[in-house]
Amino acid sequence: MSLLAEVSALDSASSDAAVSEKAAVTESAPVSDSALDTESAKAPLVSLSALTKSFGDVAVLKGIDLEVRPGEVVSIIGRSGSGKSTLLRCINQLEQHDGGAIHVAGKLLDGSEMDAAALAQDVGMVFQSFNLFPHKRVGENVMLAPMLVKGVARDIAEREAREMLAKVGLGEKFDAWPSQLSGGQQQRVAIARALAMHPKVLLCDEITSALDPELVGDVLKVLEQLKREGMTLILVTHEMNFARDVGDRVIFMHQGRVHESGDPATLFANPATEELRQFLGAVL
Ligand SMILES: Nc1ncnc2c1ncn2[C@@H]1O[C@H](COP(=O)(O)OP(=O)(O)OP(=O)(O)O)[C@@H](O)[C@H]1O
Repeated sequence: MSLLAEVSALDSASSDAAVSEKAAVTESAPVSDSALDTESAKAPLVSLSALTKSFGDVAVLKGIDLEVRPGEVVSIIGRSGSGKSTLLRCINQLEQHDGGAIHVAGKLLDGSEMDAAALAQDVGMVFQSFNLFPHKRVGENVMLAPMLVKGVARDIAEREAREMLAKVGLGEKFDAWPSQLSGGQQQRVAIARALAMHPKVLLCDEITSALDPELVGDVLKVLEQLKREGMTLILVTHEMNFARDVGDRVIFMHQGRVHESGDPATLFANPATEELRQFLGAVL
């Protein structure tokens, strides 16, 4: 994979989807700006309907319906192999879905190259393994995608990288090498790198799983801060306390389906199915 393709896959940028959506609405009927803003705030940012995905003969996603609204924090939990990562990877098209529909920021993703370019402008992703470029300093890691993918000028990219690093508590690490940072710090750089593209939604795939326990808290604090700032987050997580205390909604996946979903307090206190009861019994 080329550096640019790699960066594009890892990061994201802003999009004109909302603008075109607004234009379409305005053409059909005169609507005030504030009414449009209210409408777009209510519209789902990510919408999946009857989503399916197989690897060979193995059906991994068996018809997923999910809507995530702007500012929502959705935690996806479930046993190993239930399809959680595949679901996230379909949303940012690292995996191509087989059936059903995915809309992000009002745009239907159909696997075309146009999609990939547009999607790279809306969706950021942070992975379990931080994937920083070891031969680039921390600041360069954060600046790279805005410059290569969006054509942002170096001085502006540097200013924004410094802002994003400060946001994740690493303002003083701009000139450090990734190898000089702890795992938790590297993961926070990976978050800063995704944020530098101003994504509309941030996907996080088990981003604390590779960390020593004492480093997990700082990464979760960054996520809590992003939630407070109104960022839309979809997280595959094994951090049940985070899912219960910080998330707005929990999705429990089982054998490729959304088996239960709901507000965290209810779902954790009163699981409706034996499968969720057993899962919680094993992880809590
Ligand atoms: N690229 C692939 N090729 C073949 N099979 C795959 C591929 N990616 C995932 N799978 C299979 O799909 C199933 C679901 O995998 P997935 O990683 O989505 O599960 P998960 O719920 O995220 O699991 P974990 O919690 O262990 O990460 C597993 O059986 C896995 O082996």
